[in-house]
Amino acid sequence: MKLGRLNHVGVATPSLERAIAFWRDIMGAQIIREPFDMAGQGVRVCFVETPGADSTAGTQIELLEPLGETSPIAAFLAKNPQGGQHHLAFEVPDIAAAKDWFERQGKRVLGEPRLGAHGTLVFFVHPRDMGGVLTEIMETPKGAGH
Ligand SMILES: CC[C@@H](C(=O)O)C(=O)SCCNC(=O)CCNC(=O)[C@H](O)C(C)(C)COP(=O)(O)OP(=O)(O)OC[C@H]1O[C@@H](n2cnc3c(N)ncnc32)[C@H](O)[C@@H]1OP(=O)(O)O
Ligand SMILES: [Co+2]
Repeated sequence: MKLGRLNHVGVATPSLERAIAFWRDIMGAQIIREPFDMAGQGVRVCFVETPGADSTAGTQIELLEPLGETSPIAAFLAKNPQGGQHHLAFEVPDIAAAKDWFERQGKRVLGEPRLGAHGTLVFFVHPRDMGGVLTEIMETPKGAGH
């Protein structure tokens, strides 16, 4: 399996508004995508980016607020009321091949691939099988230049 670059770091927050203000005003990040709901994933999302040097790509932070009580980040926020680093998302060229790879390694893939925030299919691998890191695997968006 060919693992690609780190696409984004997911950060859970009880308040998207406060998290955006923090990343913009303290960290100097730019809002690259205004908040939007992903009902199918149970989250409200906003992407901010720390600029890269010259022409290099910046680093995307995916801010996540729970959408409803059944949100997959609800239990995480109950344990971490201020929010915190939630997942790392890596790109792969072929989502089906990647899912097959992780399953053959005995890793728990959480459900079937679903449409992610970048418009490609994503799946998650259980943090207890991944050294404590909830890992998102996403198919590389078309036209992504690296
Ligand atoms: C915007 C769309 C998309 C994108 O395109 O980028 C997203 O990123 S959506 C992001 C939100 N979606 C998800 O997280 C989906 C996958 N997650 C899950 O299915 C669940 O959150 C989970 C990982 C199975 C955990 O479920 P939960 O109900 O919270 O179960 P537990 O509380 O029992 O946790 C079990 C175990 O795992 C530890 N844990 C939980 N979350 C994390 C985490 N984010 N990072 C590290 N560890 C985590 C938790 O502490 C428990 O540990 P133990 O008690 O030691 O067993
Ligand atoms: Co994500």
